[in-house]
Amino acid sequence: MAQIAIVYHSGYGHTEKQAEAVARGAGSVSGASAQLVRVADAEAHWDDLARADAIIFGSPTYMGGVSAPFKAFMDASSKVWATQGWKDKLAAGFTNSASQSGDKLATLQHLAVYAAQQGMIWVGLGLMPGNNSSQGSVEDINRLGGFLGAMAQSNNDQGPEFGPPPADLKTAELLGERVAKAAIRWRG
Ligand SMILES: Cc1cc2nc3c(=O)[nH]c(=O)nc-3n(C[C@H](O)[C@H](O)[C@H](O)COP(=O)(O)O)c2cc1C
Repeated sequence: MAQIAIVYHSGYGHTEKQAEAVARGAGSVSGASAQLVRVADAEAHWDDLARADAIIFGSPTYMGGVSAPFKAFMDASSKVWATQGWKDKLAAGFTNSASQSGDKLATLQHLAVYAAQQGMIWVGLGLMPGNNSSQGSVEDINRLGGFLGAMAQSNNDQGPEFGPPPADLKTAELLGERVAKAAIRWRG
């Protein structure tokens, strides 16, 4: 079985819904299993992360970048970096924020640079952008038009029961599915 770990932070539950969607997508692939790991619990899961074939990183966009708890996880993982313990694992990323853009790309770029520092191999979203023509709609897959990873948007006056919307959760699922399929191929 290809093991896919999803390491994420969520302050108010919106990014957690996105993380669950990523896990659903990864777990739906025959021959793959998905494990959700909150950054707050990372200390108990370093062995799981060492065993994983792929790690998908997720953070809300706070102040134009990853959240402080996610950054604390990144910094704590410098002990893994020192031995390049995650070298040649697959990596991917997702983020959620209130604004349509909200500078989510900066968060995904930070995650990709982090994965590169860890010697990992970045898997992009692999979906064409949606909602970018007269035929488009907010219900389109990848409606926010990211390539580097999965983006989601949640209104800042509504709880996670309202957002991210179904299109963004489906986009997250497809990221999980893509990484799981890639991990199976990568294991050979
Ligand atoms: C400290 C803080 C900073 C934020 N910065 C941004 C931002 O830069 N861009 C944005 O679009 N939304 C920003 N937001 C809104 C959150 O990204 C949004 O509410 C998101 O759904 C929160 O996800 P969570 O429930 O997983 O924590 C910020 C929220 C907080 C609390």
